[in-house]
Amino acid sequence: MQQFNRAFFRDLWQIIKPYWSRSPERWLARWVFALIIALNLFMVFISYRITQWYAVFWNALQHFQVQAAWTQMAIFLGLATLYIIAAVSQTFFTQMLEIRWRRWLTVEYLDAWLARGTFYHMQVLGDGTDNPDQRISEDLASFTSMTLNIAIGLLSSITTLFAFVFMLWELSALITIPWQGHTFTIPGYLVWAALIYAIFGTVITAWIGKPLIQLNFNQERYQADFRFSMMRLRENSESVALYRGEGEERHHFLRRFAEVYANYWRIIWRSMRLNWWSSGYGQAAIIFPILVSLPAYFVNKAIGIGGLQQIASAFGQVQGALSFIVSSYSSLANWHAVVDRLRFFQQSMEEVHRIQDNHYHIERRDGPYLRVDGLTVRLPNGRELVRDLDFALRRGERLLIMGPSGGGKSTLIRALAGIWPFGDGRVTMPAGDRPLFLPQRPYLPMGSLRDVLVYPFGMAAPDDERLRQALHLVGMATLADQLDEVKLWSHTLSLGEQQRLAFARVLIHRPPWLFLDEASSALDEPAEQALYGLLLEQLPDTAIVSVGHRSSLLAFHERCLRLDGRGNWTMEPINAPATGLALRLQPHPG
Ligand SMILES: Nc1ncnc2c1ncn2[C@@H]1O[C@H](COP(=O)(O)OP(=O)(O)OP(=O)(O)O)[C@@H](O)[C@H]1O
Repeated sequence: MQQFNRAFFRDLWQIIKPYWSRSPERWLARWVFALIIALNLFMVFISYRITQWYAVFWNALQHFQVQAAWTQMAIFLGLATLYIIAAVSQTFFTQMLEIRWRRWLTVEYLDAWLARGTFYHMQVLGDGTDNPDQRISEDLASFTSMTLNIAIGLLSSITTLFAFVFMLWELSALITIPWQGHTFTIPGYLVWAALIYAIFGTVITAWIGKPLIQLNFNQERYQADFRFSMMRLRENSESVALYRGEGEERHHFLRRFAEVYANYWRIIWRSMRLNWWSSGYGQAAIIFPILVSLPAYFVNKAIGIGGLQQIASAFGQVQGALSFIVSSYSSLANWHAVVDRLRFFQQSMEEVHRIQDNHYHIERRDGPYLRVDGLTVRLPNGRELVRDLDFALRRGERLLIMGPSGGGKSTLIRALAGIWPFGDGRVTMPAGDRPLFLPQRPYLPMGSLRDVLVYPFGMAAPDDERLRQALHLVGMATLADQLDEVKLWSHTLSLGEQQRLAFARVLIHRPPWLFLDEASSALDEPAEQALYGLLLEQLPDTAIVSVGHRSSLLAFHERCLRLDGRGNWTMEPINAPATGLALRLQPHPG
């Protein structure tokens, strides 16, 4: 089991503190938490009163006091009603606090993860093994629910323990034990009996049940592996179908499931052992307190049936509270794991933010046009992809970047976009302008075709006519009447069609600065030329930086930057670049 040491509590405090100390709803949260504690104390008080009630009620029955018995029935009704109201309210307020806390943490984590491209840098800089999606969707839910339940459960058990230990101590005075003609009392006799019984029972339960923690943990992991293997098939369904890899996949799934199956049998056997013990222990708990009180009942007649009932009930409360504390170690182990995962995730994000603050040597400045001064772009291992690059690009100008595969063209685009951390030099751009970067594989978000088209800038009220017109221009008029259709567009459209949609986006947003990283590579040459012609015609004031391999692209640019992949570069002018006018007559496919 993990250590509950200072480092753990420091980590825990880092996660807990922000909501309770600086969130806008901190006061509401504090009041609700105080109310939950008050309700809890109230419930312990009612349980205490009900335990006292046992004595009065059973004694009334034993002595055939009809009126007193009826009065006690009425009192019980009142106590039970109060208990139910308190229990239901306590659950309601706990759940309310849980979901509010989770909502706040989710927004915090999402913001930190999305800010400054952290989600991307975590992958580029880290080993990418952490699963942010799981941290944000599952671990935050478990964390808030476990933290509140453990805190409230422990608090309630400790108050119960104190209250009923006190009651048992007082009742112990009634129990006199006869021994060789003498009688004597043991101070706190019932308390010691309850403590010994509960500690003995829970320690044995823990001893038998301990392997279950690891087994359950493994079960979750095996299930996740099994599910993940099927998810991979879903993601790569086409490739697997083309390879006819079903047999291999089936073999793989069944191997994963065999782990689930075998581990579950281990859980069954271990649970059966635990059940033998805990059922016996539970049954014995009914009789044990009565057994230890019998001398007082039979020999000295110091207590009546009511006294026995009260002792049994108080005994049960003490035993329940102690068992909760001793057996909560298994939920504490899970909770520890959740806290560790969240802290690790938080630390990875903080590490990325720290690197962004201290190690981004590519300076970004505001200026009237795009200017690159002394830009060197490196790989994480220090290899230079481009060395000391200088160029300037004004609105309406067009630059093509060419070079061997793996030569650093995409990485240069990343550096211009401000998402590549390794390098130095300066990039100047108008700060108010929003450039648009089109990667080779367009990202199509989930949602309607309208959402796909207005991504990434969104639009308050998209002008459908403008969207249809853009679809028509890029040769995707067939989709013009499907703007409202919601589906996984990236699964149904070919890569070429997706690239056309990305060009439609450009026509819709009309960015002043456009970066195309092999954004038309999946199209045939005539279609690529038609789309470039369209850009030149429709967006004559837009500055364009393209990355591409085809020499036919040269005609659409005025300069060509050639990289050799070893850091060297040349900038060449292109003779007689095409104009939008010259290309207007090119037919648009589709
Ligand atoms: N996150 C990364 N960590 C380490 N190396 C990287 C990373 N991303 C890219 N590289 C390496 O950087 C080099 C340049 O990659 P880049 O994608 O910029 O090339 P490219 O010129 O665009 O290639 P292509 O024409 O094939 O698209 C490659 O050797 C690649 O393996």
